[in-house]
Amino acid sequence: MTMNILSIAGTDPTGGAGIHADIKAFSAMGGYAMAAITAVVAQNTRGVRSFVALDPSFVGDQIDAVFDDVRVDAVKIGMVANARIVETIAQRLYAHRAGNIVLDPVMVAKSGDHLLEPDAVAAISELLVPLATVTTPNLPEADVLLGTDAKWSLDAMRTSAVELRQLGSEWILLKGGHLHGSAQSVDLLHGPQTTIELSAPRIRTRSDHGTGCTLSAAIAALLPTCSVEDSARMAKAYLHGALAASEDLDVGHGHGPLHHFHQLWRELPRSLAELSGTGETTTTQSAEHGNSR
Ligand SMILES: Nc1ncnc2c1ncn2[C@@H]1O[C@H](COP(=O)(O)OP(=O)(O)O)[C@@H](O)[C@H]1O
Ligand SMILES: Cc1ncc(COP(=O)(O)O)c(N)n1
Repeated sequence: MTMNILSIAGTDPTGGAGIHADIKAFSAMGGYAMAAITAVVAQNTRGVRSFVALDPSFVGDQIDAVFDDVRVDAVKIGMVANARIVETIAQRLYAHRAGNIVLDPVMVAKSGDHLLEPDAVAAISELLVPLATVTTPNLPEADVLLGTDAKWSLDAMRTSAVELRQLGSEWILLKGGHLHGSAQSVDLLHGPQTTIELSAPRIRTRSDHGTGCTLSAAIAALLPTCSVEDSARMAKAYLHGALAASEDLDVGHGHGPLHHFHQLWRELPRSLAELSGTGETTTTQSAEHGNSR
């Protein structure tokens, strides 16, 4: 049976972050992707120009439209924009008895631009974190949620992960991507009686737009069929491959997107040739249009 995964998040017209990254990650993990939009964002790989938060009742209508018709196996929450949207999401997810909720408490984009109104932090902490199976803050978001100004280190991350879990999420995945000095990019998964270090070699690339979105979305897609530990491990391995292959894409001049389908595209010429009975071909979209500039 296929799993139906819902993203509740904002948009990125260049396709690297928000619902676009989520839909790609859900699909790459073998899930059926769905999305309810919270905010329409004018952004590209260089930064955020502006955003329009949708009317909270309309966000609620989208969520109801999905749950009233489709079995939802997991939910990923990303950019929520403001406190009223947070209240609506929490109320609707509670009413629909949603499970397997992954909360990425998106606050600031890679470019440094704000994606969340300040009054929404308390609402996220009080209303969404306690509903979450896994909450996935990066280090700046962890500081905001805890009201701290920690000097980041692996030791400080261990302490923060424990404190973050006290806010009510069943598991915390504290992401260490912002610990730039270290050779490994280490995330800490902290849950009932367990803390696991998820470590991967740090990749030198600017094409890291949407890493957090992709990781949390991949976890959500895996959660209905795997343990939290296995979901996090597999999602991290997938993210690492997508980040390593990101420079195969040629998208924008700032923080480029990840290559969500790097494995599939490698197989694509052969699969298409087999499907059409035309023999081996190299005329896939990537080969034809890949580096045309
Ligand atoms: N340069 C990198 N090399 C390898 N993994 C990275 C790198 N940057 C981030 N990651 C990983 O990407 C995921 C997202 O991390 P992070 O950048 O901290 O979050 P966010 O995108 O929310 O700011 C984490 O698993 C982190 O370890
Ligand atoms: C709609 C939306 N959601 C999330 C992010 C964060 O992604 P990143 O930190 O990689 O910029 C973003 N830029 N836009």
